[in-house]
Parts: sequence; structure tokens; C-alpha cells
Amino acid sequence: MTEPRRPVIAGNWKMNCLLDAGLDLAQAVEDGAGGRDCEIVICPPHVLLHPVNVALEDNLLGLGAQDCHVAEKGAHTGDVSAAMLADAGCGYVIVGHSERRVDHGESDDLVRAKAESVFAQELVAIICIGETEAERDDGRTEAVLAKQLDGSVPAGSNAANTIIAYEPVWAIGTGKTPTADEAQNVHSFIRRYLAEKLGDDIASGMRILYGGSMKPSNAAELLAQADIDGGLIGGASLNAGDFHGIVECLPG
Ligand SMILES: O=C[C@H](O)COP(=O)(O)O
Repeated sequence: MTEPRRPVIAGNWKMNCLLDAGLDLAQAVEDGAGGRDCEIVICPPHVLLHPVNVALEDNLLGLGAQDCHVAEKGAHTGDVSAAMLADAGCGYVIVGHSERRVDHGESDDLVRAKAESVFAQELVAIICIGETEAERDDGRTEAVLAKQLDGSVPAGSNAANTIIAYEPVWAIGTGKTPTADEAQNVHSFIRRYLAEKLGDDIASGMRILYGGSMKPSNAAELLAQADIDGGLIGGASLNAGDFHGIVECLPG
């Protein structure tokens, strides 16, 4: 029998928080953690990873980064490797966020290579996929997601080293979300597609998170869906009360 999937609530701080504010936020998130059986992950900007890791003493939170380079080291000015992120205390790395796909022209092939570099450090890759509003309006959501899954998810992905984050681009930071039924249908499609690609056992154990304007007022309905295993939270993760308000919406 397949193990139940442990929910994950991950906060992607994006390019927010200077040192003092970041330490305060991390501490407030840790202070409120521990009440639910789930993984709570915070993903501060790179420069805050080490100080946050040093400051958090209770080990209740997972630490994640927002990106990495494909190489372990070398002449890549301004980049950070997965090895460095592991060294800074990370257990997770987000790869392929739509903001990086757009702002930095990241392709599916590059995202897959980044995920492989994350696996090489024995970290968990949070691989982001999602359709734009135009793609959705054209009825191409499933085709777009299938292509992203084919291109971005390594053959070596499994339920332990990979989390998928479905983030409809039109929902990110806009206050718009799909209905819970619509989100469930997309997550179910993703799981079925992963089953074809990686096998039933892996797909049934892999966490698939929803991301895009999730907040305490809409989280309960989304998180109650059978194939939604948590959330990747942007704006609401910058307020510890809102972030924990989402954690509290987990069923059970
Ligand atoms: O990584 C997080 C997502 O982009 C969601 O951001 P948001 O919650 O601000 O819409």
C-alpha cells in the first residue's frame, strides 16, 4: 500500500527581506510551527540562507533556495551551486519558477539540468510548472503542462527527491485562483501524466503543490482536494500569521 503523502507548505520569499526582517520572519514562522503533521519550508533569498539557518535552533522548518546553477562550481559569475546551497543548510531548491523562466529565459532543458544538480547533492527539487493566461484561454493547459513535465522532470525523479509545484502563471500575485475543482482537475492530470512517465508507484507518492495567490481565505478548499498536497506560497509567506493561517487550513 502506498504511504500517505505528507503535506508541504513552502514559502517562497522571492526577492524580499533584508537581514533583520528575514531573521524576524524566519523566527516567527518557526515559533508557530510544530502543530501540524506537515513539512514547513521557507525559501529566503540566497544571501539570507546561512544566517537564517544559524539562527533557527529548533529544527522545525525546512530551508529551501529559490534557484541554483547546473554546475557544482566554476567560472559562473553571480551564480550559486546546489553544493553551496547544501552547505548553507538547504534541504530543498526551487527550480523552474515561472519568474525565472520569464526573467532569465530558462528552458525546460535547463530546469531539468538544475533539478539533476539538486539531486546530486541529495536535496529535494521543487520543480515549477504552469500555464499562462493565454494558454489557458486557448484550452492548452494540459498540453503546456505535459511539455513542461516532459522537459523539466528528470528521469531520476522520485517521490523522495522531487516535489512538483503547479503554479498557473495568471494566478501568481494577482489575487486570482482557479476554483478548487479546476485546480484538482489539473493536479489529477499532472499525477496521471507523472504515472505514465515515471510509473504509478512514484506518481502516487509524489507531492504536487498548488501555488498562486493562496491565502488563509482560500487555502482550505484548495488543500482539501485529493491531489493537492500543499502549497507554494509567495506573498502570504511574508507574513508569519498568514503563512500559519494557511498551514492551519490543512485537512486533518
Ligand atoms: O512561488 C510562489 C508563487 O509564485 C505564488 O506567489 P503568490 O502566492 O504571491 O501568488
